[in-house]
Amino acid sequence: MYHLECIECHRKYQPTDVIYTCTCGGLLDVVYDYSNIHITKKDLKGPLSVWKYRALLPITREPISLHEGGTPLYRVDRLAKSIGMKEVYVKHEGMNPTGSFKDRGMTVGVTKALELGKETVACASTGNTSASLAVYGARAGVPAVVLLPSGKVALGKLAQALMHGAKVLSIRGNFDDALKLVRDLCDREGFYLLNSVNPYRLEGQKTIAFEIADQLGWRAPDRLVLPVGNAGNITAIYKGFREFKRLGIIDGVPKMTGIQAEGASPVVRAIKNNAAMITPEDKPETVATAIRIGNPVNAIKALNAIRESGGTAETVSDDEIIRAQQELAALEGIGVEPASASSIAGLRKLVDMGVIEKDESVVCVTTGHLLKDSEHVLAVCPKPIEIDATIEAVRRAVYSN
Ligand SMILES: Cc1ncc(COP(=O)(O)O)c(C=O)c1O
Ligand SMILES: N[C@@H](CCOP(=O)(O)O)C(=O)O
Repeated sequence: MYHLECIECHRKYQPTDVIYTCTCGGLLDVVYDYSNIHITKKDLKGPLSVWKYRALLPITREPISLHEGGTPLYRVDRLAKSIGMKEVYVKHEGMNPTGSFKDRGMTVGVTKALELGKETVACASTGNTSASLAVYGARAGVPAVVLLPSGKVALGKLAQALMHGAKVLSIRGNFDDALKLVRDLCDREGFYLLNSVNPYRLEGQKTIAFEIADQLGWRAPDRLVLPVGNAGNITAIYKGFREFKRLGIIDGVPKMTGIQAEGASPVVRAIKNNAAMITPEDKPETVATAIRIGNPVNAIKALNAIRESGGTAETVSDDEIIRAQQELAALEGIGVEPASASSIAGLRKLVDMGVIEKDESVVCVTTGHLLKDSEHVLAVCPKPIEIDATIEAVRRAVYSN
């Protein structure tokens, strides 16, 4: 059994309540009766997937699923060497059904919408959340409404939302404006809100932690490095590691290390200034459109995760993001979108600064697939070389510098 609980005033809500935040304004958490959950490593044999960890998910009905989760954990020795480290892994969440980690949250969130009898689902999005909601809405046979910041969504993500039949609304404003608007829309129209302020979304995403522990032979890495935008994923993954520790499945929890773009870094500034809360940014800007967010809704949970775990937060420049994206693609064959590459750029920067020790074991989470944002790829890569259809021309081109 489980209930919802406010992280500020600890007021409790029932699973049948349709509520996203507490009446006091605080964020909600899903809290289980852990004394009644008895899972061991032995029970967790078998292929990876979100629903393998069903005993720790707040769902009773048959899930709406497209085989989400079970993403690869790659050991990246060439990249590690170039950074000066020994043990680095990449958990590639771009290998989910719609190409991002959001699917883990949506399989749980859309299933919860059906349990609660909701007939329309909605979100604001920088792109990936809307792609995932459109797909899972279609799978469930439930209409989806998505609000996007006009002109700031990568084409691959927009294409997914359109093709899977969502009502796509392009807002003259940024993501933070769109989120405010969709929260109001959901309150007025009874649509089910599936941004990460919805605590059930985060329950699905915490399975990233379960899989990493599973793939490392039931241990946590010393450190987890990941991009931070609306700050749900860092919160969810931290919760997953803590739950496995509490159940005796792993011994420790990694240092949670959040990376933001220089132009959209409220969480990093709060960590560096030792502030209790973030100061929102009015005009966030970065090439990594997925994390172009100035007022992350889960900021307080993310600050707790970073501080409690002994982690840290750092910014990276757009140039550092692009270099890391190219390096991961060329050195290791792993194609990720710019926001995801910020985890690699952040790792390099924190090692150079001496904040991360060279002998730590580190998992970088790459959150979305390269093909999500192919306009960006074409803008930063050399153009194809056009030549005549002759072997001489081919040879000249192959051997030219
Ligand atoms: C590809 C990608 N990476 C990172 C993030 C940031 O995740 P979060 O909002 O959970 O911090 C997002 C969206 O928010 C995303 O789409
Ligand atoms: N990058 C996100 C922003 C919204 O985050 P959410 O986790 O609160 O839905 C996106 O893909 O839209």
